[in-house]
Amino acid sequence: MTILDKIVANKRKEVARAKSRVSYTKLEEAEFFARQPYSFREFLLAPDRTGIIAEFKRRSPSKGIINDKVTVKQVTTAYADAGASALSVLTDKQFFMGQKIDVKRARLLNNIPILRKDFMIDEYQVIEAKAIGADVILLIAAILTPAEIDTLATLAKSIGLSVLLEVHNLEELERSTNPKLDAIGVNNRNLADFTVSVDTSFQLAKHIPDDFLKISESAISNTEVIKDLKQAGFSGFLIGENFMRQEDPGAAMREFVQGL
Ligand SMILES: O=C(O)c1ccccc1NCC(=O)[C@H](O)[C@H](O)COP(=O)(O)O
Repeated sequence: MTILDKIVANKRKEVARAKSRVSYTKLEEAEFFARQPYSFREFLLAPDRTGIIAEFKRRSPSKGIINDKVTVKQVTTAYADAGASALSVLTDKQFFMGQKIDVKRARLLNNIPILRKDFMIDEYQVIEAKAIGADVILLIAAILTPAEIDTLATLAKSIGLSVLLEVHNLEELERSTNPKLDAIGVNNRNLADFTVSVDTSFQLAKHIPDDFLKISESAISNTEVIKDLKQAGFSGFLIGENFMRQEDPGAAMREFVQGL
């Protein structure tokens, strides 16, 4: 069983538990559910921002604990002040030490889009994403069929959320591309063996149709690579560990963006 299989198996149980505790009606009554989400596209393309989607990530399966000493408030507000175009907040508890309340806290404190970073397999999670204050959901091609991607993207769009599809290779890209998506993210981390290579983004860039925002995800650790990714057509850069492994992730991002 791969780590992704384990994450998905656990997610199925987690979603079943959540459904038995909080009904769809209750989610739709949540205060954030009525808000108009921010547009991922608008913020990513805004000339006064950096294109960086800055991630709040305490732990990962590949690295173990990255930083469990900082708060959502301290990190996300500093990321936004440093010019983040969007925030990414992990909500998976078991493997990433994330929690749904992290998104709610970030929402109350920030006025930029928030990506609910989780392993979405069920429509319930899409409704939940809006209820906790997210603006964007992630769909991972490696764990979803094209029909599932269509169903989840259709629901997300119907409630005003933006959709980021994550792919790791050309086969996933070709089978999963769908006009309802807003953005296509190339994950530079191979989720089977955790090796990383930004070349994955450079190789797939030309195959992503221009109708979609192009995002490069994972293992981005210097500004030179961002300049090259921009040349290759990318407008978004998802960065987690490079900032989070520092004592003060917000200060790390502030220093990093000076090199852009
Ligand atoms: O980060 C992991 O180890 C990981 C393992 C299995 C599935 C997903 C994983 N990461 C999720 C991500 O996509 C990253 O958190 C995100 O792209 C940021 O990456 P990085 O800048 O390398 O922290």
